[in-house]
Amino acid sequence: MSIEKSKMIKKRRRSKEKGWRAFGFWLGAYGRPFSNPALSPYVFPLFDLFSFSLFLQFPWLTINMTTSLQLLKRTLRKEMATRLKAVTADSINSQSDGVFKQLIELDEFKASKSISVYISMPTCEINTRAMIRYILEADKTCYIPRCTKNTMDMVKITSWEDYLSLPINKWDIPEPPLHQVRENALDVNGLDLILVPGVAFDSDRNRIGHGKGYYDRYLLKYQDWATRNNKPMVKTVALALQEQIVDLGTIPLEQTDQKLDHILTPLQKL
Ligand SMILES: Nc1nc2c(c(=O)[nH]1)N(C=O)[C@@H](CNc1ccc(C(=O)N[C@@H](CCC(=O)O)C(=O)O)cc1)CN2
Ligand SMILES: Nc1ncnc2c1ncn2[C@@H]1O[C@H](COP(=O)(O)OP(=O)(O)OP(=O)(O)O)[C@@H](O)[C@H]1O
Repeated sequence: MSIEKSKMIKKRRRSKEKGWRAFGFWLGAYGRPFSNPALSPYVFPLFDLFSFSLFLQFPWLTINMTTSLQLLKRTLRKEMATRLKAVTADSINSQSDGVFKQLIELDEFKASKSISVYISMPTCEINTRAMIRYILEADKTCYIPRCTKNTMDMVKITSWEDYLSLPINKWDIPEPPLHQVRENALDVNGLDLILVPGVAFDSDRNRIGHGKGYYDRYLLKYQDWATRNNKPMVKTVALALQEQIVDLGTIPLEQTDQKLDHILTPLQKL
């Protein structure tokens, strides 16, 4: 290829790139008023014009920012795993008792008829066994998470025997198999409250979980369902061991991360 021809191809490519960048710039100018970070995860989850325009103007910068955030999250998860390994079974049991006592006194809990509760793993989380029993025995409906590769639904359990019969999944969590027909909360009246698990939380009610994005995506799905069905947004209450509360600024935040309504620890309500 002649030098002239390759110069021309490069020039054309550059002007094409400029075109996209210019488009990104104008889109950014338009998108900025909608880019209140407090609103964007709720209002424009997948179509935040400002972020999209940044991506068009500075693709490598935004891709690098996303990967660095994910690396920071991974590092924090590892640090938390080390910290939480040191928490004894006795401490988890007594902290779980404390959180249970607080939960049943919480107005949002008392007022809730349909409650989703995670089934706890053997370590590193507030144990939810007593809560599940309480919900099943009270005049409330109990839903639990059921995951596919990328999605999660909240499905009903009907009794304590039903709970005890659940097989264990690859994360050591009891979970109904996908082929079992179960009532999905979003096929009936939705939920009043979700009890949320996690790896770490802060006093600004931010959360980091195990890195699959299940709860963030579920809350967006719920928001969409609530809007279409004219229902209020579900309340979220995370349950945390005291060791899971970290200083403000420690949790790396992505735009898709959803803030919680409350966090209960054995000592405080955040
Ligand atoms: N008890 C409980 N149930 C839950 C969740 C949870 O966090 N806790 N989930 C919340 O979404 C969903 C399941 N998601 C999970 C995703 C990953 C891992 C997990 O242990 N993953 C890695 C370790 C990740 C890490 O570094 O922390 C592994 O496979 O070893 C566990 C649960 C639904 N049910
Ligand atoms: N609504 C969403 N749409 C698209 N991607 C999402 C959404 N929510 C989260 N993600 C992506 O999923 C991945 C995991 O998210 P994140 O690290 O926040 O998970 P997590 O909250 O720790 O996990 P979990 O809820 O399963 O405990 C991230 O790459 C994130 O960008």
